[in-house]
Amino acid sequence: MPSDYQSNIDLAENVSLDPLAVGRSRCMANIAFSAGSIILSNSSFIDILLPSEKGHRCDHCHNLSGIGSLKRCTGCASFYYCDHTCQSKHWKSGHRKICKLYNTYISAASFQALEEHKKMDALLLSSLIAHLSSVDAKERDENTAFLTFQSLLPGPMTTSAPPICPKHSFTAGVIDGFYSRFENNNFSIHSHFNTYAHGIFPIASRLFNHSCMPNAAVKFIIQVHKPVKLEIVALRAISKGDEICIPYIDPALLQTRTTIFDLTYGFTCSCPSCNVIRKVGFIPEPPKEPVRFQAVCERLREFVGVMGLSPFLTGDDSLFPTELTCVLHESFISTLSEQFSAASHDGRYDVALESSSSLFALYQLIYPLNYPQIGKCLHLLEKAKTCWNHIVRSTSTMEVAAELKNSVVAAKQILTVIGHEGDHDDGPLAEIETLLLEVETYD
Ligand SMILES: C[S@@+](CC[C@H](N)C(=O)[O-])C[C@H]1O[C@@H](n2cnc3c(N)ncnc32)[C@H](O)[C@@H]1O
Repeated sequence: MPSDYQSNIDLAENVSLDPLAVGRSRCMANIAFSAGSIILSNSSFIDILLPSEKGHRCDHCHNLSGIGSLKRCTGCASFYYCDHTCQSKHWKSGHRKICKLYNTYISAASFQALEEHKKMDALLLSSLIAHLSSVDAKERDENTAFLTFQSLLPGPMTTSAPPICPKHSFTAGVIDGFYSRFENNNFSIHSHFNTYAHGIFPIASRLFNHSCMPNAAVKFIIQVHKPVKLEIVALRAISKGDEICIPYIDPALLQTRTTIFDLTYGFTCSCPSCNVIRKVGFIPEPPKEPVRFQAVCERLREFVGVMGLSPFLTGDDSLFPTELTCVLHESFISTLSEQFSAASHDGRYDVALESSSSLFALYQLIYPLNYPQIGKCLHLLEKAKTCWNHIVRSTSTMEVAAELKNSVVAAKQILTVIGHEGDHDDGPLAEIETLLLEVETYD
C-alpha cells in the first residue's frame, strides 16, 4: 500500500452520506461552502500515466520534467522518476512486483489486442494487484483506501478482467470483482484541465454522484515525491443540506451522455439539464446553409443575453425556444469550434470572434457557473487572445478592446474559483495575467 496515501477525512467531515433508492447514496453538505472551498482532498490510491506522458513525467509523483532529466528504472527501462526518493517509494509500493515482467506483459499479443482504454484499465489493475501483493495481508485488509475501494459500487458491465502483470495469489473471481469497479470509478487526472493519467481515488468515488449541472468539480495537485492529490472544489456557494455532485463526463456531450451513463455507470441521470433534454425530445441537425446557421447563432446569443437563469439549471424547458433545439446537437459545438479555430488561424478575427461569442453563449446555457471548461479557454481565454491579435494586427475598435477586457476578467474569475491545478507552471492563469497587463494599456 503506498505509504503516502492520504485522505483528508477532516475535510470529508463536512459532508455526510444520505441513502438513496437509486445509486445507493448521495453526498450532502453538512456546512455551507463558499465558491472555491475545498470539500475533499484525497491522494491517489493507484494511478497510471497515459503512454504519451511516459518519460515526460515522474511515474511516482507526476512531476513534469524535461525529456532526459528523469531517471529511468534500470530494471525495466520503462518507468521514470524525479530521483531516488520517488523511485524508492514507487518500488516499495508495487513496482518491484511488476518490474521484471512489465515489458513482456505489454508486448504480449493478449495486451496489444486490447482497445486503448482497456489497456489503461489493464495497467491500473496490474498496479492495484502489485500494490496489494507488496504489503502483508493484515495491513492490506485494514487499509482505508482498500476497504473503501472494495465497498464501491460495481459498474453495470459484467466482463472478465483483462490479462494483468504481476504474479499474485488472488482468485480470478476476486480479480474480476476489482475490475468491475474500474469503469465507473476511474478518474481522468488532468493538469490545467488536459488529461495526462488515470487513477482511482476511493473516497471521492464513494462520496460523489454525477450531475450535468454540478455544484463542484475535480482538480488535481501535483506535489514532488508524493502521489497526485485530487481536490473537490465548490463551483458556487453550496448551502448546508444541498447534495454535492461532480461531472463524471463533459456535460457538453448533450446527445451521447445518456448512453454513456447507461453503459458505463448504469444510471439514468435525473439532473435538471437531462430533464430539459428529455422533454425537448428529438434534436434536429443545425442548418448547413451558412445564412440560416448564422441566424441560429444570433438567436442563441440573444436568448442567452436575456435569459437570466439557464433552463438547464432550473429544469424548466418551457423557457427554451423550440427554434434553438438544434444548438443541442453535438455537431453544433464542433462546427462552431472548427469555425473559430480556422478563422483565428487565418487572421479573420471578426469571424473568429463571432463564432467564439456563439460558443460562449452555448456554454453559458449548458454549463454551470464557473465550470472550468469555460474558464480554461476556448471561450474566454482563447477569445481574449483572439481579441488581442485583432487589436495588434489590425486597426480594431474600442469594442474589441472592451471584449478583450470582459473575456479576460471573466476567465480570471473562473480560474480563481477553481484555483491552481496540475503542473507547477502557472498555465492559463499566467496567460491571463499577461493579457490583463495588456488590457490596462487600453483603459
Ligand atoms: C462513483 S459512484 C458514486 C457513489 C455511489 N452513489 C455510492 O453510493 O457508492 C458511481 C455510481 O453511483 C451511482 N450514481 C452516480 N451518479 C448518479 C446519479 N446522478 N443518479 C443515480 N445514480 C448515480 C451509479 O450507480 C454509479 O455507477
